[in-house]
Amino acid sequence: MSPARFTIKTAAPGDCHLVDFIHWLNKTQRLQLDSYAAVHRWSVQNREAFWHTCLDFTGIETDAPAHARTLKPGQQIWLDQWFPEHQLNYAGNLLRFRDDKTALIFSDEHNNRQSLSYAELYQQVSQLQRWLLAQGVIAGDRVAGFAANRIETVVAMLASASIGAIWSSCSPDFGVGGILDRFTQIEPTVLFAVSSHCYAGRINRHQAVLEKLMAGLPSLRQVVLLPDLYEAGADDPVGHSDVVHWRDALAGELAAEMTFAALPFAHPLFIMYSSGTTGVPKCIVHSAGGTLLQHRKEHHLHLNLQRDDVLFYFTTCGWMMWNWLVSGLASGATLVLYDGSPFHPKPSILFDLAEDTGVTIFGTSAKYLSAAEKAGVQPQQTHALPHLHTLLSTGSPLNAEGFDYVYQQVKGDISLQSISGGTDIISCFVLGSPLLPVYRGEIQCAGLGMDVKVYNQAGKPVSQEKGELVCQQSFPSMPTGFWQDPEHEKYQAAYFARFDNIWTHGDYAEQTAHGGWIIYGRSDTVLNPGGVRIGTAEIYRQVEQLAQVLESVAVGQEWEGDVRIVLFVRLQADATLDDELIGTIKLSIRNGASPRHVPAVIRQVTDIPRTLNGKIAEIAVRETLHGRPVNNRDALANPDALKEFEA
Ligand SMILES: CC(=O)CC(=O)O
Repeated sequence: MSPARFTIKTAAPGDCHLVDFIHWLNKTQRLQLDSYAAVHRWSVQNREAFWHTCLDFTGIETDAPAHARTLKPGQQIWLDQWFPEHQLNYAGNLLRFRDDKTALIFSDEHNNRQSLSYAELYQQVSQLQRWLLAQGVIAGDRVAGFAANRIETVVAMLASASIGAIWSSCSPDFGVGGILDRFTQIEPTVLFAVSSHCYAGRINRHQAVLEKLMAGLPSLRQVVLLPDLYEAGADDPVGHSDVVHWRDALAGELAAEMTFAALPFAHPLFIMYSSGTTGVPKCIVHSAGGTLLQHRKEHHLHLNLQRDDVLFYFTTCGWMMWNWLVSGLASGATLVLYDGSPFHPKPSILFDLAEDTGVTIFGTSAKYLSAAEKAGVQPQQTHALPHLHTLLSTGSPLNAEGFDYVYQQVKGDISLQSISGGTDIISCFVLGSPLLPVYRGEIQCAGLGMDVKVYNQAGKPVSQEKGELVCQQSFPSMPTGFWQDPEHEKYQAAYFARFDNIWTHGDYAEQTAHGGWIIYGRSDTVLNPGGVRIGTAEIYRQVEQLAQVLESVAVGQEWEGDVRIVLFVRLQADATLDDELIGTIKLSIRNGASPRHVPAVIRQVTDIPRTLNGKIAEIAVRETLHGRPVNNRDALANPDALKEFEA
């Protein structure tokens, strides 16, 4: 077992934005902050001063009258208005750098490599902006992407944002039903689309999907087809007069200087979607100012992102980590985009890419790390990653053994930042800090300005005790609302139903003795056998240590007036769930967690249902097990996997 506390490379003096920020605060605000805990405390107790200084310190360009207010409080925290008199443009802030440094590198399973400098990126955005304006796109229009994680998608999003149009994207692995569930609600006028896409060596052609999208979205005026990477010459599948090719949309003359629409801080920038596993996905609207400020805070102060960093995040553009990644342009860093399976054509493909492109910050999911470990990926021995200094993990809780894997098999002297928040806030509640040590299994800290606590069942803040993760005060990247929810009814029901005027995030969590954080799973899937509350991640942590188990899902089944834990496991190809393995699983849960955690029933399945963003669909399994309908199968990447659970 690894030590509880890892030694990490800390930023050299003068090289750490957070240290500079603290010095600057101490000087300008006459403070004596001397630790992360102190600056966090100050930031939530003085949140107007904090967010204002954060806006200035991170170099966000805005227009505002002298003495403009930072916060106009509302009756309820979701009605608070941040920076009500400030105007800005998200794209303008991301395109501050216009030099020859590489802005974007793209790669895929075939090692198709493309790159764009900051100057070229600015040019392409400018050309596409002119085309969008020529189509009559105006601020507030919705522009959608059925798009891969490619350079063109970033250009399309920035060009839309430069006008004030609202960007919303789904990745090409979403089924037609799932995409229409999302896009019919927001009525886009322009769609950027890929006509083919490659995943795990398979090329999927999307003509039929595109036909259905065009038929199902009468609001569309134009569809722009991205260049076809996989079947050259076959990129005109639809044959409609309102379908144009990327190259034609980009053919306009270059303007000397692009104009960025100056828009209110709260102007909508992105529409994101809830997973949709409990009904039609909710359309979550995020503001330009809130997103930008929160991402600048996380990148600049928490991640210490520098201009010479090469930032990679393994994501599709249907997940909020894509939006988070792209905001890294505001730091002038090089961003690496990858589209495809993380294990094809070989399990080490992502680390090959990291080695080739000199990645300094490698972002991924806990699920990827666990699968990479099982697949025998050991970059420490096989790859030269001299520049890699940080690894980020999110998507589900990274357990203590995941920390061991990173420090033992990936790189021994990096900063491992487990981060957590989500689509709802397009950012993090808890994440990393360059000033704090990394404790095995723990997220380092709560974000600056984020008044995060754990509440017990009675709604009282607790420490070193499991409970609901909440945020007691508003912050700029709260959604401005849900689309078509003018009275905020759905919005309130989603986050404010549990505790009055307090954001309840739906995570079952604990604040540790070190001031760190552990997430035990989603609170709506907490298991409750005999009245004892157990987070599903507590069980996964034990089970997934076993070499035979690839992944698992645990649910609570109503049984004889109580609840019993039922565990489903997906095993390695050469393993079967015999009595011996059942015994081993039970023993490891009993020893590693407690007798209370031991499942009453363990079953083998061949597949486990996942949401489109790759998260295990625990609620869908639970509902199926009880013979109740699963509301929205289109929200699942592999709905057929539920059949086995019906049986
Ligand atoms: C930052 C996150 O929390 C991302 C996610 O898990 O959706």
